Amino acid sequence: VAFASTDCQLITDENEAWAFVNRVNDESQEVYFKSIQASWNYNTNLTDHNSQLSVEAKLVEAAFEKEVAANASRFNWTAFQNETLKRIFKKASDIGSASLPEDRLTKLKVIESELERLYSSAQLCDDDSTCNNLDPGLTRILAESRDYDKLLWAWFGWRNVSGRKMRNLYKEFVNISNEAARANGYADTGEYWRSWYDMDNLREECQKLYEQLKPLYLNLHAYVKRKLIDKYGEDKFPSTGQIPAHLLGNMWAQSWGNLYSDLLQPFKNKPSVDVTEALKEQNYTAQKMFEVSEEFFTSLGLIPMPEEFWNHSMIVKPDDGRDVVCHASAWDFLNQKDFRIKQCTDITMSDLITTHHEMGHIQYYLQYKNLPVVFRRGANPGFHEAVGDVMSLSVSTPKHLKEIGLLEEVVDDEESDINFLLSQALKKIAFLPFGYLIDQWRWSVFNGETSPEDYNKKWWDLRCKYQGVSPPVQRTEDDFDPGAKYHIPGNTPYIRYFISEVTQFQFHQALCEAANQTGPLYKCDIYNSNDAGTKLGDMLSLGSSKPWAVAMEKVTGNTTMDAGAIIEYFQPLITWLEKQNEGMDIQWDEACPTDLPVYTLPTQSPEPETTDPTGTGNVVFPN
Ligand SMILES: CC(=O)N[C@@H](CC(=O)O)C(=O)NC[C@H](CC1(C(=O)N[C@@H](Cc2ccc(O)cc2)C(=O)O)CCCC1)C(=O)O
Ligand SMILES: [Zn+2]
Repeated sequence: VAFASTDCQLITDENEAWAFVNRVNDESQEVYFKSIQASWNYNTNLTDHNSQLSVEAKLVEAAFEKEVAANASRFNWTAFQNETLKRIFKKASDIGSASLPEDRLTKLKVIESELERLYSSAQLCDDDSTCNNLDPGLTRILAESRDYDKLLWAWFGWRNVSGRKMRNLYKEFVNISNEAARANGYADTGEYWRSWYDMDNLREECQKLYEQLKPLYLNLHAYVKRKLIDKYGEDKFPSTGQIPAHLLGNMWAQSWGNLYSDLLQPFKNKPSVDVTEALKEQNYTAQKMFEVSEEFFTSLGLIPMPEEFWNHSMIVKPDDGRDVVCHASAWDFLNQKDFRIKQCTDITMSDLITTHHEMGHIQYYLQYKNLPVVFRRGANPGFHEAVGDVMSLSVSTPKHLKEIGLLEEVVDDEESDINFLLSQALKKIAFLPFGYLIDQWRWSVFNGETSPEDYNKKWWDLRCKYQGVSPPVQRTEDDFDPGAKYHIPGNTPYIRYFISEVTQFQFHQALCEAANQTGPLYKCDIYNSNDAGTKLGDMLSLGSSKPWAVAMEKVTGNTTMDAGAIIEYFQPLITWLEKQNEGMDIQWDEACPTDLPVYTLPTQSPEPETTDPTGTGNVVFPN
């Protein structure tokens, strides 16, 4: 009887397989630690030298992963009985760009390093003396200025100095990234990224969730557009019905919370829920914000930040002239000891929320740090993004902000509830179409539907259609507006944030139940609830060792993503907005406006407003 030649050479002994797995696990901790440390050093000091060291360390990491995958293929692991052992082998065999030949991998890593540096060191200078990075200068202008022309200068200028410089590099990046995906048996990089969700219908599931939430978004968009027309005048708005992208308080119009206090608060006579002023009045520091965040986690019985975290994190932008990646991030050094956050913290409510978001990543790392390295990831990437935001849903309640001394008084009536729900919707609902469209664009680029000649057209088609946001001035294929958003040059997948916006409300609902919170969902604060903390911790400690449906079931009792919780949370606001918009057309054209003016960047930026918008003097517009 002729055996299938390969089978009889494959190792079938599962004990031998465990010995292999344990040895590799120990070795991998060393290799990953060195590579992550080199990447940390580059991100916190963007020099050629550090870039080279980081690329070299990534090549060593890739060679190691390639060797492990080759050795793993000597085992007949697909036929193993032990489910966990099989799952470990499956993950160890899926090695991404490490499967590329070294010269192609080197090119890929160098391009990624250059894209990251282009974005993080980009500066907009309005004359030879005054320059602004995105963080904090341009971010503050977009957040605080109410001058149409100054906003346009910052919006257009940022895209000139960032995305516009990346187009060719990105085109090359796409080709090499797809080579790697195909080497691993995927059609393209998009299919590889979607495989992390263990679902064959991820795109359909996301589309269904988006359709369910679209009515709420349309009502919010209509309300905000009316208020912006009051402020800037009807003539500034296209007849196609979109909102010009630079007027929404954020460089990408992805979060509209910065418009709340002066333009959007429904009931002015009720206390504000934006505690930025209180943070400044109370001389909050970044350190204090981090301690407040940690205290929320430990109040639930979750794990405190280790000594190394406090000693080695970078929580303020260095003032020694170094170029750093200011875009916030959390780091797991995979040595079961080093966990850090890198953040150029601004003393604002928005950054208090971001601090909780980053600390949510650290909590996940701490909870699964003793699992095999291949399991030290989220149950799916969306879960990793949800942890910190679930905490923020409790922290941002007026009741909690009062409890930690950031709000003087809490008025408990319907108008105050609407004020609060609208401020939440400006972050959570406004974000949905943006979170949905980024990877629609990227998937279409990876699978070839969108060619480089159409990069910018496809981007704005999606922005006009889903977000109801349009470019304030003409855009061409000399521009590369996707590159002006961190995650494109940073090569960080994005659908995870859309999934997180939906699932975090499912988790919030389940944890509120565990904490015996009986009132409406939007008033729930799980602070000090060990029961809620235990329920969450039991899920986090699974890492990616089980399919995400199993992890979700442990918290919510359900096994699917469901928009019911976010709709329940915002129900009172939905009713209120529908009344506000009664009888009005809340739709916009799918297509972008075509009659847009051509804009050239003035060397001198527009006249300053009466007050310095940044409040820091570092954005001085010469008279
Ligand atoms: C080494 C490494 O890369 N680590 C990963 C974590 C991991 O994978 O282990 C990581 O730190 N990624 C950085 C990224 C940063 C932020 C972000 O990019 N946010 C999105 C979308 C969004 C918007 C609103 C919101 O409430 C939550 C998210 C945006 O700003 O567009 C910026 C501020 C918030 C989160 C992050 O923390 O997710
Ligand atoms: Zn995150």
